[in-house]
Amino acid sequence: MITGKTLIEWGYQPASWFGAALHDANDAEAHGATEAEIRAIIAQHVPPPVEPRGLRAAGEVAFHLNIHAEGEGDADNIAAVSATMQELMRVPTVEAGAVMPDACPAGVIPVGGVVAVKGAIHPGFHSADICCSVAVANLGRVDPKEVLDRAMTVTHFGPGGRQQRDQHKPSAEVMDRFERNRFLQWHLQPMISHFATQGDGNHFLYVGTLQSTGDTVVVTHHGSRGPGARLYKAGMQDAERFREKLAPEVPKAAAWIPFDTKEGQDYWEALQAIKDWTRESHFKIHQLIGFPINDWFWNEHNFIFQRGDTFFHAKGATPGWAEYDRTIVPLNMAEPILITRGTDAANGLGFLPHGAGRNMSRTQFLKESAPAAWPEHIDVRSFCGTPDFSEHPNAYKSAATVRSQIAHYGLAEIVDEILPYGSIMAGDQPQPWRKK
Ligand SMILES: Nc1nc2c(ncn2[C@@H]2O[C@H](COP(=O)(O)O)[C@@H](O)[C@H]2O)c(=O)[nH]1
Ligand SMILES: [Mn+2]
Repeated sequence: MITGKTLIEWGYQPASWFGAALHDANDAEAHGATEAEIRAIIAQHVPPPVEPRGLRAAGEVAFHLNIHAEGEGDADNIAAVSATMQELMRVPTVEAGAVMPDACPAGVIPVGGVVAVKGAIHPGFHSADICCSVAVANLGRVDPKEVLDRAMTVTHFGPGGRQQRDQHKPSAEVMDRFERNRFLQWHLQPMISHFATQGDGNHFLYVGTLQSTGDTVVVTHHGSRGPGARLYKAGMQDAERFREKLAPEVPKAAAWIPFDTKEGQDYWEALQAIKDWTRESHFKIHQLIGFPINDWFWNEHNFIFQRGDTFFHAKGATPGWAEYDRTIVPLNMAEPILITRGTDAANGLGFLPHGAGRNMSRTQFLKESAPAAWPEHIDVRSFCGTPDFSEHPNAYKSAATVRSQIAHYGLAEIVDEILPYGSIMAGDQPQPWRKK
C-alpha cells in the first residue's frame, strides 16, 4: 500500500495533492502497476512549481495622499508616512493605496493607511488590534453624569479579562463560530473573559450630547482584545509559511495568506467571527449601563473590507460607502465626536479618517509637555485610578485641521456631532515588565 510516508520517502513534501495522488496510486497498485508506473502517476499530481513573486519597482504603483502640512510637525510626519507607503506599494499583491488626513507612521502600514489588494489577506496590515472600532448608543434625555457614574461601575479597562463572577457571554451563534473555526477554537476562554472589556491605551468610554437633539449618547472605542491578538499571531504564522514559498523577497510584516486556500477561507471566516464578537462586546457594555437604547450604530476602523474581488486593508480608516450610512470619527476627549457619512471618494479608496492621529509618540509627548490636569470643561475618569496624560488632547494632532482636510479632500460630510461631557479611560497601568 502506498501511504503518505511512502511519498515522503520518495522525496515529496506533505501537501494537499497527497490525497488524490494516493487514491490513484493505490488504485493502480491494486490493478498490478509496477513501482515505476506508480511513481509516474504520482508525478502527474505534483503541481507545477510556483514562481516566487518579487517586489515591484519603487514608484510603479502610486498612492493617493489626502493630507497636507498645516501645523508644527506635520511635514516630518507626512514625509515618514509617505516613505512607509512607498515601500508598501512595492508588495506585489497591492494595487492601490491611500493616506488619510489623520495619518501617522506605524510599522509596515501607517495608521490612516489603506491598501487595496487582490486575492490575499495580509494579517500584518490589520495588526494585533483587529477590528478596533467605535460604537454609539443613544440613551435619550438622561443625565450624562448618571450615565458616566453607571458606566464606571459596569465597564472594564485594564489588562486581561473580567473575573469569573463578573463575566458575560457573546451570543450562542458567535460562540459556535469560534468553536468551529480552527484559528479561534483554541481561544474560547478569552472569548468569554475578555467580552465587554475595553483594554487600555486610547480606548475610551465617552459620554456626550447629540448636537441635533440634545440626547445623551455613549461612545465606546475598543477592539477584539485577547481573541483578536491571538488570531493575528496565528495569521502571521500561516502567512509566513506562504511568504517563504510565494514571495521570500517580501518583508515578513507584509506576508499574506492567499484567499483561495483553505487557510485563507478559514482566516477570513475567523475575521468575520471576531468582528461580530467585537460588535456584541460594544453593545453589551452599552446595555449594562442600564438605560433603554433608542438608536445604535457602529463601525470598524481597523479591519479588512471586501468589495467585489478586492480586499481593502484599512489600518485606522473609516469605511465611507453606502453600506455605512453613519460612521463615527473621534478626535480627542475634549472635542466633539463627528458623525460622518462617507462620499466613497476614489482618492480615499472609499475611506475617510478615523480620528486626529498623533505627530509624536506618547513618550515624546510626555517628555515635551507633561500636562498635570485634564481640560476643565470635561469630566475625565481613570478606571485604574492614575491618569494617563499621554491621552491628553494636546497629544493629538489638531482636530480643526483634520476636519478641514476631510472637506478639502471630499472624503465625507459631517451629519451630526456629539458634544463632550466626559470620558472613562484605562488610566496609567502598572507595567512591571518595563521596570526591568
Ligand atoms: N473622543 C476621543 N477620541 C480619542 C481619544 N483618544 C484618542 N482619540 C481619537 O481616536 C482616534 C483613533 O485611535 P486609534 O487607536 O484607533 O488609532 C485617535 O486618532 C484620536 O484622534 C479620547 O480619549 N477621546
Ligand atoms: Mn481604534
